[in-house]
Amino acid sequence: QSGEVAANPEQYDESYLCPVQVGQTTLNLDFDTGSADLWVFSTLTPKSESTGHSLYNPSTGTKKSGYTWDISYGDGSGASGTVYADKVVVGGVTATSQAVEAATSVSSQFEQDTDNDGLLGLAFSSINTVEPQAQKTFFDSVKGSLAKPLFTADLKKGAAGTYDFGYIDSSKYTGSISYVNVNTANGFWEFTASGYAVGSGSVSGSVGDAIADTGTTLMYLPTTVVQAYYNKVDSADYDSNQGGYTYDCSENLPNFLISLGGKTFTVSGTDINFAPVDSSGETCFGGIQENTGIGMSILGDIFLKSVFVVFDQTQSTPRLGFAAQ
Ligand SMILES: C[C@H](Cc1ccc(C(C)(C)C)cc1)[C@H](NN)c1nnnn1Cc1ccc2c(c1)OCO2
Repeated sequence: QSGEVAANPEQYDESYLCPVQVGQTTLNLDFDTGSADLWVFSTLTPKSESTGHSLYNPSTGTKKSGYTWDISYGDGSGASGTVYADKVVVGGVTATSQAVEAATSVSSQFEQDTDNDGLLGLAFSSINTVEPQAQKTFFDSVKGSLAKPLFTADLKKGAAGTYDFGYIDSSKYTGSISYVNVNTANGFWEFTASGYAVGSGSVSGSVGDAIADTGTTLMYLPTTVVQAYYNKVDSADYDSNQGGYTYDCSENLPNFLISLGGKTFTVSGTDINFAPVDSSGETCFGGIQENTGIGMSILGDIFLKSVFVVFDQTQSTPRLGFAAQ
């Protein structure tokens, strides 16, 4: 089987939500290549926490008695609950008995994002949080039945993009795809990014260890790289209240060039201009921030909306393919 699903941006492209049939209900889920749990708001979630969300009704599923899940994300949010097996359909691709993690508790960040009905993890199943036995991601559940064991991400700035499962649509990218091998030891689509440049010119230095993470809004890079970037933005400075680099919204940001698999990709300055920090619209928060405390770099949506990415398990070593959109 193969299929395509729309990835609809929330405000400021903070995240991208995709319609997914879970049991007999269609939910809007955040596809997250940086985590491995498929969890949903459900009729088991306290009403005080689930107002405004679409809810999975586990009555159509089979309860996995004694199975629980509890996930904490790097931004401090989290959720927990119980586990059911049920039908999940993404763009026509069907997992007949997918582990569906029904939330019985969610953090305030999830309560507040009422468009988000849960996450669909697309990292490696080794980091699924279900106890006593880790469960397969949707991709792992359907991988064997896909025309090709791969999926692609084609996210866009302020417009609907797509995730494709089982095939590469060559109309979605230009030029050739350059591949890098993935190190799955931490359960992420983790690889080594090479040189970078600010504005234009030839790349140098090394970004280093990074993950391709559709579930993270921004790009988190080494301090040295981020300082080199904002040195080229006159009005920029580090604002500890905002927790990152801010600048005058009126200032044009330089492009950011990064070399992956021997090919240089350009993230345009306009894509790096993330969002105003308040309603005055004077000061803006940058889409490139420091990876301090995270332990690796994260190429999140700010980067991913510039490229076409292949999450490829056609070979014994998984690999990532990057092409210009
Ligand atoms: C944050 C997302 C997971 C998420 C997505 C959406 C949401 C809301 C809907 C409530 C907005 C919360 C959470 C990310 N997914 N791989 C993730 N999950 N675990 N680590 N990361 C990446 C990371 C790690 C550290 C950091 C960070 C990011 O931002 C700031 O510091």
